[in-house]
Amino acid sequence: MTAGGFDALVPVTDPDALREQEQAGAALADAVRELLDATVRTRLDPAQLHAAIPAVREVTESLLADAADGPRGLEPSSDGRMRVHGNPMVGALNPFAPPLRIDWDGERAATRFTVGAAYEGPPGCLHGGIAAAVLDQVLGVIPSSIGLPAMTATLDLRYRRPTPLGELSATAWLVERDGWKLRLEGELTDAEGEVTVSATGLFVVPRVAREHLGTPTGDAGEFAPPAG
Ligand SMILES: CCCCCCCCCCCCCCCC(=O)SCCNC(=O)CCNC(=O)[C@H](O)C(C)(C)COP(=O)(O)OP(=O)(O)OC[C@H]1O[C@@H](n2cnc3c(N)ncnc32)[C@H](O)[C@@H]1OP(=O)(O)O
Repeated sequence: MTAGGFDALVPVTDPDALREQEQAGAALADAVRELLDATVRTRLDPAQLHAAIPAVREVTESLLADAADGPRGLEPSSDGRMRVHGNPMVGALNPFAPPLRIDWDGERAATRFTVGAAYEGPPGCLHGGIAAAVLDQVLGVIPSSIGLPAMTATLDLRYRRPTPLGELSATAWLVERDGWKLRLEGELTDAEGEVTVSATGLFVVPRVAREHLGTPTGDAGEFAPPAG
């Protein structure tokens, strides 16, 4: 968590340049995601694998020529978007992220996404921890979307049946609001429309964030939903 992040909006002085930068970063992440998938699936022999390493390391070195010292954190920007570059579920700059593109229609948060070999747990199926991360994220978008950015206090999951890799969808909805506490539910669904995992979560606006949000009316002032 970036202490003080909520009162330090990053001014957007050149939206076109920012968009170009973010699109290029996302395109790089797409390419590295393909590399991740190929790394898991390749059957090249040991000599061929060793031969590939210098080229990969060369690219890594070139990227580190100008890089942040650590995580990128949240960047609530003055154009009204919360940038979560490194988030492993939605981060546009994170090749490990599927990535999820989560839509909020005022009632439900929903996403359709595709997961391949890099997310495998049981043979041909999604790793249970990834299923949990997906649902955590989809539930977690709702508090931010209604102006109450909150953190997961509890997340209860019921794994109903194995989740096949491939095209999946997840949805979440608000069940109850009690001051700074939000109870949410959600589901992960396979390509056949079968619910494979269901979730119940309690999300709480942390004290550190409350002073920036005023009274818990749902009005988050300058803060907008995450890019999700
Ligand atoms: C700079 C700020 C960033 C803000 C955030 C932005 C996030 C924007 C990203 C959106 C997308 C995220 C999607 C992924 C979401 C994660 O993955 S979040 C990461 C995983 N979660 C964590 O690390 C949370 C760790 N725990 C904590 O930080 C704190 O314990 C909590 C849960 C935020 C609670 O905050 P707190 O300030 O300690 O709250 P506190 O006043 O003690 O309790 C408030 C109420 O909640 C209840 N409560 C608290 N914890 C629990 C619990 N575990 N069980 C039951 N009740 C509980 C209390 O009993 C109390 O109830 P009342 O007495 O009011 O009735």
